[in-house]
Amino acid sequence: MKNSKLLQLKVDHLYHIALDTEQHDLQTMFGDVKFVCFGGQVSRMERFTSFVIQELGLQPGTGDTPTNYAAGTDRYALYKAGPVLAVSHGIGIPSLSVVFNEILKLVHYAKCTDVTFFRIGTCGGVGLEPGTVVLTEKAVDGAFQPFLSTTILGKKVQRPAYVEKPLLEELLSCSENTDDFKTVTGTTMCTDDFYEGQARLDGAFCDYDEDDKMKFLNNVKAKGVCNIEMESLGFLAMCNHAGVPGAVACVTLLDRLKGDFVSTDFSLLKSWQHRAQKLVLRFIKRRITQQNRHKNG
Ligand SMILES: O=P(O)(O)O[C@@H]1C[C@H](O)[C@@H](CO)O1
Ligand SMILES: O=c1cc[nH]c(=O)[nH]1
Repeated sequence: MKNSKLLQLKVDHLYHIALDTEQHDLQTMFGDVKFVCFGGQVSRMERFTSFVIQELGLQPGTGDTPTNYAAGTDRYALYKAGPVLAVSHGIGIPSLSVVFNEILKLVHYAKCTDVTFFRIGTCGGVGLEPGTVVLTEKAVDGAFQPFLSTTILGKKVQRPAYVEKPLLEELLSCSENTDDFKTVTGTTMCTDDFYEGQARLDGAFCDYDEDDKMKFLNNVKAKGVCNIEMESLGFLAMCNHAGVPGAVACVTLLDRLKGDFVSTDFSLLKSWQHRAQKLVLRFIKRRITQQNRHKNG
């Protein structure tokens, strides 16, 4: 934990996930967590939790759906399946940043050790077949800067956003020849907006034309960017700053060189979203096997 002032707090309120250090025994509730998986939508993280429960052979809870530990608020949702915590983060870096801070503190108060963070998301691909999974090597902002630029006490602070190579390679090695989708690695562009920020022509505002858009997107591709989304930069910068290993796996919902619209075939989109989840779960299973081997000597 980077903030020693937390040691002086009698009670810490993790306000946006409706937990605190007085009323909740965070160590008993979450002390065994080894993997924290973030994703934008509540429903995706709930489905992911059910998938983890099934694949790790865990006992399902008493209800029809996994327990939401942040049910005291509807800002975010927080699920747990054995050593896996699944957290929704909403859209964009500001929304992610708030829950990321509180989850980092939760992991600290719960005395978790050797924790790895993932963002399992969706994105627009740049010259990739829709449904491809992109593992981020490094994130850049909408102006190609490879760091998060944030304002603290009125001053701009820059924090780099990259994935440690061994973690990236370990995650990439979880893709299989028999997969019915491709997994690639590359630079991710992380923007402040879905519409103008990502050079779309179909937002409520647009002061450029198709030519300008294509020039920009071709330049994006020429600079090695594989995909565009809205959280990787903040996510990786915060992982790097906290010293927590973190990786980003996002499935492409469309090829931005071919258009702006995301399909409304929700069952197809759901099945694509499952691809990034599958990959991360393979990673988790492998790590659990290694940890068990280590424990049993
Ligand atoms: O993880 P998700 O699918 O929520 O991430 C992307 C980036 C934005 O948050 C959102 C835009 O539709 O999708
Ligand atoms: O094009 C896309 C698709 C998903 N998420 C994004 O941020 N952009």
